[in-house]
Amino acid sequence: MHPRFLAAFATLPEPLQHAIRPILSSAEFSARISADEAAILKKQCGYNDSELAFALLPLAAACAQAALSDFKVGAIARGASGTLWFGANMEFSGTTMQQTVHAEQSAVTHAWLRGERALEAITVNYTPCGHCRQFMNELNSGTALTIELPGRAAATLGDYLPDSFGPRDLNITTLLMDNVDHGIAIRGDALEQAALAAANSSHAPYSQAWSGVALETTDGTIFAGRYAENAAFNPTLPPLQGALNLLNLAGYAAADISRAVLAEAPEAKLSQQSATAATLSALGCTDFSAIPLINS
Ligand SMILES: O=c1ccn([C@H]2C[C@H](O)[C@@H](CO)O2)c(=O)[nH]1
Ligand SMILES: [Zn+2]
Repeated sequence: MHPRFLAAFATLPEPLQHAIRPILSSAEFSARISADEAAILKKQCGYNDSELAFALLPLAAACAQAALSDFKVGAIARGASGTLWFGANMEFSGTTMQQTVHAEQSAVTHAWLRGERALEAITVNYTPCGHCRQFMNELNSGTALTIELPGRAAATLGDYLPDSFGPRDLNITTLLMDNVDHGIAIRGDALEQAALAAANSSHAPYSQAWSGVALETTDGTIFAGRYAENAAFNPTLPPLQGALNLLNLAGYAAADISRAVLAEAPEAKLSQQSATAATLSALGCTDFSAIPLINS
């Protein structure tokens, strides 16, 4: 079991400890519980979906990187596939607060980047901030997304975000997690291909400035993040944050990054180049290059 889970694991109810130990102990565990595993955990512990998600929250929060606040937020997103996707907040010393990833953004993009097509529910250990409510309003599940918080009845995003502003106010019909293909040619080495593929399925309906970032670790593992724009612009998640989120959830640290590639169009209206370089440099990664997008 990854050392970051030890303290949280010790707080879990005994039947859950017993049932989840083999899953957490697998070398491949990367902060998700498959639908089959969830069914076994529910059966062994007598939980329903909601109870299981609440019971898993301490493990999700244990993935937080909160060097500034020491405030660990955990989220569990349940996908249409039945998979439970962990999320945790990430803070980056030496950069700006704008680089922060919230736990809800972490769980949502974890699911999206790993191929989930829609979300049914999200369970969080604290009430979602306004920025997260707005971020989730970009999803293709819309205001129907179930939100579960400790000590409160289950409610919907619509309940937590009345009079919402969203993609439809800007006449956008392609929503976050919808399947998209921007027709970008995939070429280059494995890391460049991963960055281009991420850009090809990025969500940038407001700027068309599609982008993706791929990170390679010293053991050769690749993590790719897609740019995820928001109708209100500021809650947008940069592609580097998506990749760093996957890297963290899989149990790697920023110090494990050996090389980074950004894929974007040089003539686009927006650029991730300087922000990506600045954050990577603060994380100690200097092998950073960019590859231009070409239509296939
Ligand atoms: O909805 C919220 C509110 C805050 N945080 C994180 C962001 C930051 O890392 C820390 C303090 O705000 O908590 C979340 O993850 N989700
Ligand atoms: Zn938030």
